[in-house]
Amino acid sequence: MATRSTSARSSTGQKGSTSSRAPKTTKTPVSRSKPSASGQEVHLVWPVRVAVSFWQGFGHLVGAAIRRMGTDKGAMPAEERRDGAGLLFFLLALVTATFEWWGLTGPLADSVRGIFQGSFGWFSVLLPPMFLIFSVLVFRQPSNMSTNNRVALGFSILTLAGCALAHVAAGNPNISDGFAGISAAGGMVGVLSGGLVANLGSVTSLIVFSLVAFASVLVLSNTPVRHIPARLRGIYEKLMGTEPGYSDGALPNGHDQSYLYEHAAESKKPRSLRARQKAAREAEDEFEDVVGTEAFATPIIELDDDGAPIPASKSPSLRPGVRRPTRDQLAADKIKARQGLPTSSDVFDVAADGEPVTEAIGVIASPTGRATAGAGVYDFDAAATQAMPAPPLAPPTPIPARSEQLLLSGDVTYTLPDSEFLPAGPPGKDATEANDTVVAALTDTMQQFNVDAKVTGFSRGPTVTRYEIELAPGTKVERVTALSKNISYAVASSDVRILSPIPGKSAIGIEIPNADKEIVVLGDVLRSANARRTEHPMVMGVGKDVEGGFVVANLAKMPHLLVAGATGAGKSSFVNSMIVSILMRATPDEVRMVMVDPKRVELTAYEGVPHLITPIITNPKKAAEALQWVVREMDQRYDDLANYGFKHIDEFNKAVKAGNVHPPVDSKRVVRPYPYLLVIVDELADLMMVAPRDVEDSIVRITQLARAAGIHLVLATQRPSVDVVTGLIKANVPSRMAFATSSVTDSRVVLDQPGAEKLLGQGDALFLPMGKSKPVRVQGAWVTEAEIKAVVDHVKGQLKATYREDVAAEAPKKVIEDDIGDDMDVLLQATELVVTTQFGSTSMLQRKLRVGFAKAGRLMDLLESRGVVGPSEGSKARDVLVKPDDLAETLAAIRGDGGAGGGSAVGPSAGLPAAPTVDPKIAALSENANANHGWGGDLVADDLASRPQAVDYNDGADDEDGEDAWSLTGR
Ligand SMILES: Nc1ncnc2c1ncn2[C@@H]1O[C@H](COP(=O)(O)OP(=O)(O)OP(=O)(O)O)[C@@H](O)[C@H]1O
Repeated sequence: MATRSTSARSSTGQKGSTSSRAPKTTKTPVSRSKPSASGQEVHLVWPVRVAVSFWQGFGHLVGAAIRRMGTDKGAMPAEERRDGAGLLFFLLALVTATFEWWGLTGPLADSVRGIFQGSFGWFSVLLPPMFLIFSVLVFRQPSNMSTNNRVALGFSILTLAGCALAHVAAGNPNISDGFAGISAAGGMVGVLSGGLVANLGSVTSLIVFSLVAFASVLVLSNTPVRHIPARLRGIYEKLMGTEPGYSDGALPNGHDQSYLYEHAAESKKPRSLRARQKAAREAEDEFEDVVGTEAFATPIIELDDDGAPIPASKSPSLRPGVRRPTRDQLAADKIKARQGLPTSSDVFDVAADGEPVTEAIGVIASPTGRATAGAGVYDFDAAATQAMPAPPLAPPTPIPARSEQLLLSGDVTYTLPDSEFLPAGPPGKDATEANDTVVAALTDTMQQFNVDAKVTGFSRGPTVTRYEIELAPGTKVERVTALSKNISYAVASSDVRILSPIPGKSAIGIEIPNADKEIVVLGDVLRSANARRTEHPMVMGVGKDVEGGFVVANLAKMPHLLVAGATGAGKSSFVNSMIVSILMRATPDEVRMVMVDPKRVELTAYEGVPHLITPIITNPKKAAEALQWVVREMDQRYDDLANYGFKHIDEFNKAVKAGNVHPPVDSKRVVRPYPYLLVIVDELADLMMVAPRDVEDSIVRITQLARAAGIHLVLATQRPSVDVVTGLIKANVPSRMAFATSSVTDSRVVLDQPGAEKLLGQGDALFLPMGKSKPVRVQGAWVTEAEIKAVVDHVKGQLKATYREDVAAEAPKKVIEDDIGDDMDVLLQATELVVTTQFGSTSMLQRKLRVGFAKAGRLMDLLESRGVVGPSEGSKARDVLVKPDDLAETLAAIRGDGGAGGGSAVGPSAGLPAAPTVDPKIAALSENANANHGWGGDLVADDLASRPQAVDYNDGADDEDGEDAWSLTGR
């Protein structure tokens, strides 16, 4: 991750040179130890550098040995290691142990012992284990700053309290008692606590210091006070060998489900990497079991500081490593919200007049800056400059092999592509000279306009860097946001975006494009800790966020995604990353895909992969029909879910695998798990042009229901206008990936807010997953054509694609009921009337149903199209072809009760009236389908026969001229 802090501040003595020149000419004032090019400095510095190199080399040796002990953490990226610091603490542990424990004597040993004992008294005996523990932490998890800082703080408090207790217990000796007196008590640290003792008295101070020591234990064990009872109970249960169980379903003290998560996380506090992985897997299993019912479900996969998955209900942020709002911040937010002030989670933007507007997210172009008179200069103290927490980097270890054996139906053993097919990219940079230049420019700009603010640090993402600005007390946020245009000018970029404040932080964020962008390679994203945490086959690598954290999402939880952006913005690259992620992680038995590529060139690389259930569809008309097939597939899956009593396809599949799903005894069906079905449309606009209503109907139907059926849609378009992404489609596709759009209107269509129109293109995107109100800016993952080819070749080399021909086959034509519209009731009445009276007269319909001539004529034509009456014979009444005994069946057929979606062979539609004949073509296709991929239920001819008759709609409903609007086609 690329975060670092700076100590940049306004250099008051600088001339008011034009800020436009500042980035190019001003030397960065950021103090960074960097080798100088000047010969003089090199002469002075090289012995030190040799010593440093030696120290670090030795540190790496010790660190590698410690990391390798007991776990697989031997290899750690060089930029992540802090072995020099680790070695320091390791040697301190060694030295203190040598002198304190093993009583080494001699002049040097005595003086070192004197230092430690004089400082800490007898408490120095406890220093070796403390140093050792801390050095192990620094060696093994250098980037886990929160844990390391916590442990350092805990040991420091413990040392202070211990020395103070020793001092009080030894009768409060003072300096006049000499070295012997002090070293036998709490050393000089203990003496310093004497001031407190003088005021409190020995007993009170013993109590106070004991409480402080207890607090240090809480800090070390990361135990909030409210969790003490649970922790003690956990320890007790562990000691007594009883596990906490709530088998009766009752949770203690009326806790809800979240208690279990909390309790699991608390009582199973991970200790080693292996223990952490086990705890994480257990926690994940818990979440997997609540398929579809998880509160605040999100497709984002996040980990907590200890590497365990965070339940979505507890995950306020998208980025690993991002600080969550503290309780104080949340309380302050509540007050601010009541006062109508922006809260720490609000992101607001600067409008063209320089005033902040409360948009959820946005980008400024070049708003008018307003220079305002400066207040006094605020002296920032050193503590104000803090290093930002770094999200964990992906370890360069391969993607772990799947634990289960990947045996496909037909006893084919399948191996997923090796992670080497996706090589690692160059490590992300912490900071470059370009960043320093921008820091200098920002500092200059604020100084020129007398704004008391300081750049306290920045986090560098792959394409943009977010610079953090802290204000002096009394300085208005608007003073900085009003400078937006000047900032754009100073950094020579119009794509400057201001976040005020950065969610969760009391700081203003200024996002500025990097002059030196970095590519985010898909391999790194898929190897990141977030992606490795789950084996879910629908997980895809999205990219990297602005703070350098990897963004990974589960397509099954999105559950449908709209990808939009102008041409060249990066949609196709994103779709490629998505498909390759699936190919890397899922077998064809787990995920099947339907690819629609009207542009004909974008997805051809995947032709023939066994994950496809139909050849890549390039004809928009065929694509519209394929969507109708998806609707039928969804209906069939739903029938199975209903019949067997499952709510989600995952549960159904689990039960099938466990052998708990049995078809009726007289059925020949072999029940198999259903794969997830991912439908990818690479240009929605092309489909909407040929059959807008059909496509919209199918999409809406699929998106409303398909989640539980394991069917997921990804719709990409470069024309996110309202005629392509209609209101209905938008309402039903909850997750959005907006690449750079050509207008703010398009951005609003995709995200319901501005922002995408100011993205940089080429993979720069705003990702708004379901359930989140604010998009997160990501740089999309990139996968090269060579990588795609390697993965596709591997996949195709193992298994040939076997296509279901019924997908691309012409779908059964639209059933008449859909187009009868509001006339269904009156048509049913007309049918009843004609059949019971056996009199096919239009004027009788007019009289009895009180309708006009045109309507009665239309009803009669509909009856003819349904085979209820014969053709018109001039002024004579028509022949009635249906006998009164068959009335019920005929009414049901008109109503469409025959199971428009096509029930399964064991479905509830079994008892419905079947249409008289089956189209032999469709029957043949369905048998084919059966032979090829009869997943879940076999789609059999009987099943198709149970569908209503199919009719063709010739022209617009013409109820005025009485012309033939319908004709019966093959069944
Ligand atoms: N994630 C990325 N990282 C780096 N470069 C990218 C990324 N995504 C896209 N690009 C660059 O942008 C170019 C265009 O991307 P892409 O073809 O995906 O755009 P598109 O939105 O699909 O355009 P079109 O709609 O015209 O097909 C790519 O050739 C590549 O150079």
